[in-house]
Amino acid sequence: MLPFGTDANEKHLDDILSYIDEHQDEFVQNLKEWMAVPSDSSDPELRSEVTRMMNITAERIKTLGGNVEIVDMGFEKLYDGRSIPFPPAILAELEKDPAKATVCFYGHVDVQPASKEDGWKTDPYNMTEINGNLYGRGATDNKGPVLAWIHALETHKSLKQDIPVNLKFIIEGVEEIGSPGLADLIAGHLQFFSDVDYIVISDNVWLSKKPALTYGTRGNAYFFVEVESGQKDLHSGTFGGIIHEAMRDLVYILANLVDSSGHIVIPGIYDDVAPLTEEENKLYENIEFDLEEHKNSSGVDTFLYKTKEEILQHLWRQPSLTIHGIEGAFSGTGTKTVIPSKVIGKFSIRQVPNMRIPEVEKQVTKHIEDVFARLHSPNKLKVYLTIGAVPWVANIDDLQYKAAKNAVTKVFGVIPDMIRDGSTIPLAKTFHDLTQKSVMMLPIGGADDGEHSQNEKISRSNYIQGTKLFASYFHELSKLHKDLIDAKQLKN
Ligand SMILES: NCC(=O)N[C@@H](Cc1c[nH]cn1)C(=O)O
Ligand SMILES: [Zn+2]
Ligand SMILES: [Zn+2]
Repeated sequence: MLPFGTDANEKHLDDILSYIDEHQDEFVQNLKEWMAVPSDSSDPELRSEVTRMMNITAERIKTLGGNVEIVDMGFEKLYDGRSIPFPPAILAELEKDPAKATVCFYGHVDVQPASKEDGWKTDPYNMTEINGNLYGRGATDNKGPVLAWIHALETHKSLKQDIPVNLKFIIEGVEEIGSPGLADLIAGHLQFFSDVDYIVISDNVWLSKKPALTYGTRGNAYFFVEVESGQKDLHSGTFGGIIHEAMRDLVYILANLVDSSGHIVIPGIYDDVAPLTEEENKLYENIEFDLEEHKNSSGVDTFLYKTKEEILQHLWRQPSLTIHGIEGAFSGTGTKTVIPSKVIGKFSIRQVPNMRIPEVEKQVTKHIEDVFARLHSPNKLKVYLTIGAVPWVANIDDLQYKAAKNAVTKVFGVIPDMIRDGSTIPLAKTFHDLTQKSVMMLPIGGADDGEHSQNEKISRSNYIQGTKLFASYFHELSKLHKDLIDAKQLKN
């Protein structure tokens, strides 16, 4: 093996990058096959598809020569009383050379729901390339990036080149429903993490056209609020006007959570939000963010805030409350004249440091009970927390951030922006807290990829350049890690 940092080693990396370019059609075809699996973790009817997707992923890692453990995750108890199996999780490892750095890659291969009726231009499960963009569910979140990691490794194998780092994988199939059971899996497998040096997640997007490294995410506290008036739905002509309608109660509650300026009206909810320091305030100045482009790609003309600083702060370091939907409500086409008997409102709060889930749960429950009490309604009210994912902020001085910066500079020719993300990686903080290892997010998705939205995509360019980025990251990291070990040895 050649020592890293030599010209010959640079030549090896250049060969790898060229190979990735030359094999890009194959890599796109592989993504098409993965995206054809409707691995929607939120739909109990599609649970077997998530399991199938986990098995496909495990096989792929096995063909890389990896040691793969498929971990049974038990059963999920649904709110209707049924139990269905959770998809298994994958723990895998590739290479085990004590002289090399060990990187653990975490990703997920489940997806958000998608159907053509929601307004997709193309079939969400039949990847379609239009103008250099690969459209379909899971393109960017998270099948594309997971495959890009695998392709970066496969390229080393195909060229019979030594992979400069040891690799571990933790891949799951329930991230989109808040990663239930995964924290316990990590806690029960601390031995697996004992020789890991760096944990990397590639499950978010850049903020602009400029590549970025992500060092923070918001958390998510997801609530169900259930109002029940009786056993069955009723005719609104025969009963309308003489009963306390569950839907009216629920709509009143939902209307009393957040005001029209985006301010959450739940008492105490902002109490624990970390104060903005002078140092943090300065960080926003240099971040590339085009407000008009952001509006264009979201399809929204007017945001709640006007400046870059306000927008980034409200995405990264302020909580937000979103009302997602109402289960049990009439939502079809037509004019059904029904009074729904039981409706479940769903909303979530993206929380930020230093908010705490138990406190948020108490504040939300008390507030909803107080609002409901104003109605003097005889209906039954239930409030429950279904996901409690915590926010995460990392130390950007960790060595792997430097390696990733170098890799971005090599592949994209620019120094990446250091950003946070308004969305949630339920396990990011868990990884850090339980393993005490450095955690970094290395995104390859574009700002306009439309995660969770209709017409989700990843551009061919980001997918292929992203694959090169991962390959370069292995090389940059191995150089810096080696320097670090040498420096430590010299000190002793
Ligand atoms: N790409 C990350 C992502 O989409 N994460 C989900 C995780 C989640 C949070 N609550 C339920 N799932 C997100 O919505 O942020
Ligand atoms: Zn994701
Ligand atoms: Zn997602």
